[in-house]
Amino acid sequence: MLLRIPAMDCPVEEAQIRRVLEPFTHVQRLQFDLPARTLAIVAPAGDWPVLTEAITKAGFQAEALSAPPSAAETARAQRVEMLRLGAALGVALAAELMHLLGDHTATWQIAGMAVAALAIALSGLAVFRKGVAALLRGQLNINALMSVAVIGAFAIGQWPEAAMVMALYSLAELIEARSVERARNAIAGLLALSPPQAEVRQADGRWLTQDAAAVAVGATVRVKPGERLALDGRVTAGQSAVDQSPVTGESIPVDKAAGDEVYAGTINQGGALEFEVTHAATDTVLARIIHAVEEAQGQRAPMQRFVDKFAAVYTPAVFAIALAVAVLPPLLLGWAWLDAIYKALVLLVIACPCALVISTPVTIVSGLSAAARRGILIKGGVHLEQARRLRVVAMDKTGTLTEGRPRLVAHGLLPGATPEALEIARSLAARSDHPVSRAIAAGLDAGELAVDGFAAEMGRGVQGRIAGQAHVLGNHRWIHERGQCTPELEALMQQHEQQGRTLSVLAGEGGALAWFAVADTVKPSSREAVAALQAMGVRTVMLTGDNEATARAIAQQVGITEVRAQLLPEDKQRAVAELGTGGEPVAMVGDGVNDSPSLAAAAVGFSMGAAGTDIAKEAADALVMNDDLRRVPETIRLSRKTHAVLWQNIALALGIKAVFFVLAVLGSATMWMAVFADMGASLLVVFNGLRLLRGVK
Ligand SMILES: Nc1ncnc2c1ncn2[C@@H]1O[C@H](COP(=O)(O)OP(=O)(O)OP(=O)(O)O)[C@@H](O)[C@H]1O
Ligand SMILES: [Cu+]
Repeated sequence: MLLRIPAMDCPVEEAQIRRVLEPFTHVQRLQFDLPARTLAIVAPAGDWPVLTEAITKAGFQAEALSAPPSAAETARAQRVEMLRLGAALGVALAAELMHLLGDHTATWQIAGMAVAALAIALSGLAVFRKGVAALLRGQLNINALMSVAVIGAFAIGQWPEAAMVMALYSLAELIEARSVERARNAIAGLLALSPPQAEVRQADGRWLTQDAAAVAVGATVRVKPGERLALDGRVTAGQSAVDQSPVTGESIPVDKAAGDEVYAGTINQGGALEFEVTHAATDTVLARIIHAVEEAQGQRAPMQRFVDKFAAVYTPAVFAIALAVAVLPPLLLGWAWLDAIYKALVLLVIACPCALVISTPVTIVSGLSAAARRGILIKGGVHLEQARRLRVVAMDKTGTLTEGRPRLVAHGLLPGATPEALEIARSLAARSDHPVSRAIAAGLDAGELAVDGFAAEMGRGVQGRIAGQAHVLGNHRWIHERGQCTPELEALMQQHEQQGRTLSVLAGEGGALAWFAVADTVKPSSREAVAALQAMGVRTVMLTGDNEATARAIAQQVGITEVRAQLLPEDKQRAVAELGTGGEPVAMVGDGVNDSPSLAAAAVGFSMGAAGTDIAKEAADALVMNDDLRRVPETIRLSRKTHAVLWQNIALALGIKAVFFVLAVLGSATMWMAVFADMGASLLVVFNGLRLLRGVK
């Protein structure tokens, strides 16, 4: 359902509407577009009338739209808005001049008042409407405060000031709304990176340029050197280097050849490529990233809830104080009534919690967008806030610290075995897609035999019957459990495991037949990442299903001293829970497939290499699009920075208000200054928040 809400043009109102809709659990998704003043609600159709009514009750007129307004329409509406406010400001200035230059004759006064009223009407009608709606509901919001302040100022003869205040306030609101929108769109801007059209091969072999949205899955698309890809696909012809930074945040181009996955939005830097489309334009990895970030932006982080709650108490409190200032000093201290009322009105303007309310969302949204640009997809502000607290990072070995593409580096027959053993091993290995099995199958140049009753044993290996004989291809643990281990085998294991290799053994019913040593290379970035984490005071722990000796050898290469080996997936989950028993949040970094339980158990679960996976189904809280472990310390750093900016913003917003509060009470602040202070504080926090977008190095 798409609603047009003309009165919604400020992030504060967005927050209000969010709050109104929060109790409706059927609402799946809210998407605000402030410049267009529309709200898209994803909810069952039966709930639409109730939702619309709730929004209307909150003081926002809402009309259903059938289609979103076009960009041109929105732009025109914004131009009109700008013009209107510009005119209001001009008229307000004129009122101010008339006040300064004019004499005190009644005609001048009335003319000046009329001009001021015009300025107020031009800029402030919406504010009045929203303010009155709030007051009627017995609530106090910024609009109510501003309405009272402006009407009050007008009434006590400060009409030029009333006009100026209203014009400036409306202008500030507009600028704020645009800044917030900019932060939010920083990520959607990425989508514009994937070109709208693609060159598609037709049935007769010709190439035709078509709309990317209309290209079917399975079609063949061509990209020239220097062009961006419009769709996701698998390379069928050509060779090239592709800059994948829009998707993975990794700026070093990746080599692509037939069979490799390519993603929409990435840039083909080398030769021409042809690829088969694997996803529709709305379902590309880039589109899903953007969707996920938008979703994440919609969730309110704890800090945001806190600020909202605070603002809800703060506004009425200030109103009460203003009332006291207006009434008490004249009664008790003998101040002039007009003076006291003026001071109270200044207080009302100062009280506007705009800066405070918008500071958090802007900061969090910027943080999330900054992360997404570097190839880290964080699924909500909560996780961004959590990450800075991490004291322990547990990580999986295969695919996280290592490349995850082991190779068979050595193999041999055991005494008494015939070369047929290699065929048996290959036949078993070929049926599993575990990296160890894959390496064995790929590394053996042997024939394949028929296998009966094939089965994979979690954390052990694979088994099956070949020519009626039961065979297993498994790790040390399994061979040991079967009582087929020998001292020679033991020695062989030791020798290879110390080099970080994983040994698998083929055994028949009569005993062990052959051995296979598989080696995986450590990613160069892993060592750096571990060092960075340790430098931040974070404990690093390796959790692996592999054996202790191999795990230790790999751990030593990357600089990890704490190793827990031979863990089954549920053991990993238990290990994560145990590492956090001291109350420290624990992060788990894994590959997301067999690590799902431990990723879910961790305070922040990081899934590596997510570009090739189904983002929506990932159990993790943060997805690292490429395979680079350094993104984990970066996330922690970004989280710390976001937190710092959040507090800076809160301190700024409250600090500026406090200073003006004191000035106003002591008598030297005017309404002008108050509006400037409010505007300044709001813009300051917005720009401070946007600073995060520039990223952290
Ligand atoms: N399908 C299989 N084929 C061959 N070996 C297997 C298979 N499944 C498990 N193994 C053996 O069991 C060990 C543990 O496997 P598991 O899948 O639990 O961990 P892993 O993926 O090797 O390591 P990590 O936990 O670091 O990702 C492997 O090192 C391998 O020796
Ligand atoms: Cu053994």
